[in-house]
Amino acid sequence: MLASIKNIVKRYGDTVVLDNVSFEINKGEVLGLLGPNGAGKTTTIRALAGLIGIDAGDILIFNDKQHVNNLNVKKRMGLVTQEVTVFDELTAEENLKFFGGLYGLKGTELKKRVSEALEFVGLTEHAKKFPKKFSGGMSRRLNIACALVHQPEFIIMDEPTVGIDPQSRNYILESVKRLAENGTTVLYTSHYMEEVQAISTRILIMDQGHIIAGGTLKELIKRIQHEEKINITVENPSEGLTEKFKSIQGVKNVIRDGSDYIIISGAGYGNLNRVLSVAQEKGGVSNISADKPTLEDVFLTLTGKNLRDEGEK
Ligand SMILES: Nc1ncnc2c1ncn2[C@@H]1O[C@H](COP(=O)(O)OP(=O)(O)OP(=O)(O)O)[C@@H](O)[C@H]1O
Repeated sequence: MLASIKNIVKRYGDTVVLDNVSFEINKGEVLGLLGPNGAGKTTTIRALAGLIGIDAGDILIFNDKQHVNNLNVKKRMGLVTQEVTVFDELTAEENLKFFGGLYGLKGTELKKRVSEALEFVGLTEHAKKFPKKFSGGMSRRLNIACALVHQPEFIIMDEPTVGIDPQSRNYILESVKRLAENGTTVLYTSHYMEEVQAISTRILIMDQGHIIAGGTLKELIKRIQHEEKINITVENPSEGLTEKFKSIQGVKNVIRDGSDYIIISGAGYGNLNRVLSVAQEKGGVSNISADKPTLEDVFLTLTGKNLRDEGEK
């Protein structure tokens, strides 16, 4: 095991941001931490990286108790933050030299690692350029290279693909896979289902400061595979329709987005007709369908929320 996180609690004022979070990170795995904005992913990562203290619980990494500025642990890990933290006034190569230098690399070793890191993220031919000339995707790739230049055994990536073009996104996902193939352990946070699904060997789902489910993709889908999901569009939804749906026997969750409703029922209830008749009575139906759950639905079922941000496709 590479890390063990036991019952960690983090408060900001009266708000409990992490509420008894526990999980383990196994050596060599790509652990996907999936959750909506505000779930507590970044706070978990900051605590793991020793950037913030915690109010209760324990974090062990490399068998060492993590605390703020534990340099022994820090040396062996890399952190890719959500914000790009490279220097605009240094070239790509100089940025890498700077970050490598922070970890004590020098001379030919530093030169070698810098050129390897540039190659790893596909920026070799841009080595002498300044990041302010880079596209969003290139800046993010340089940001990743800066966290890798000291060849850490464990790397944490906090939503490294937010707001970038699909090509750079794929490049980053491919590089995570290559890192794992080379034996690096990766903790990867995202609110993009497809990403986590594509690269993770194991997935944790986080919401409102709690880890609410964990397992391989197969295990997570199995948890809800027998449940029933009904999508229905109601023409003129009347007051209290959500509550009315919720009162149908076997209904576990109702998610409303304007006139569109998603109704999740437990196994074997066969609620399609009941949902239809409630909707007809309370507004009129323009569309209805039932389908088999996906990983997105695992999240929906467990939290009652859509994972995507408003406005995202
Ligand atoms: N320094 C802080 N002071 C007060 N509240 C904070 C602070 N940092 C985070 N929070 C709150 O803690 C909660 C969890 O935030 P966190 O950034 O960990 O979530 P997240 O899952 O990483 O979301 P995002 O994807 O938006 O970064 C949020 O409600 C946030 O407002």
